[in-house]
Amino acid sequence: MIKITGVSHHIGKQKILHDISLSLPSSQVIALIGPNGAGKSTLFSVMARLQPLQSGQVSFSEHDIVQCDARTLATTVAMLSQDNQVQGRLRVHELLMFGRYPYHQGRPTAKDQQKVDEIIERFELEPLADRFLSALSGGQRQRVLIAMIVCQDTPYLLLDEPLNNLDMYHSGRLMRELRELSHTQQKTVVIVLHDINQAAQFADTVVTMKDGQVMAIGRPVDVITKETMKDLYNVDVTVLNHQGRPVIVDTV
Ligand SMILES: Nc1ncnc2c1ncn2[C@@H]1O[C@H](COP(=O)(O)OP(=O)(O)OP(=O)(O)O)[C@@H](O)[C@H]1O
Repeated sequence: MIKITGVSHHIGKQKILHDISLSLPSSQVIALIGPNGAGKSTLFSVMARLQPLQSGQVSFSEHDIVQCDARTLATTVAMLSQDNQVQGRLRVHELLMFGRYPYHQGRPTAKDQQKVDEIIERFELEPLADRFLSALSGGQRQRVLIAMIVCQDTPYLLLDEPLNNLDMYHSGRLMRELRELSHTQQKTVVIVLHDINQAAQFADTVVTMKDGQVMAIGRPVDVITKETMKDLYNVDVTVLNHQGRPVIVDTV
């Protein structure tokens, strides 16, 4: 379980997060949705300790992020941020091995290689494995970055808009892989999504945020409603139902 208690965060004089408390269940895909500037990325970066925790508490299972040493944190939670700047003369398989760094500390073992090979296959990266990152398209680079995060093999994954640049095939494929990982390998995947229908289709739980506050948490069918979409995004939508899950259509 991820437990967030009373987390507030300021940048300069601006209050970005307002007293956030949340308990997120394990072994689920949890979609975090909300308008631009709601504080989703800030919450992630505080949770992953990329920004210092200013007040409150965050823990992943028994690990409190303030007390936890760096290596324990790196083998507990992996985060894909929105602004990854990985570039240069690094081949795809080398980047994936970099995801194993918390385990091998610079001396990869056969087990690390096995994990990299498994992830290359799982994410259909065989044709790209020997390519340089600088020679990849935007979507290909995004797929490789996600694969690197999954190579880290942590029980908790925080993915900030992983579907950026992905086409329809790769978006659906990734969401299915994340569901599979969460349900068969007990990973807890928290994922920021702007595509509400992807959240509706694939998430077990949806959390909504607005103005630095958590508004709601629950099953997609309970949270993704006409009223919620109006409140969050100020848009009028029609909500249909497909196999027990909501599908939203922007109403012209
Ligand atoms: N470095 C910074 N300095 C000042 N304000 C910042 C900084 N980073 C973020 N903010 C502000 O914090 C608020 C929350 O930003 P954040 O990136 O967490 O939102 P978000 O929900 O992830 O948005 P988006 O969907 O657009 O990615 C915004 O008002 C933003 O302008």
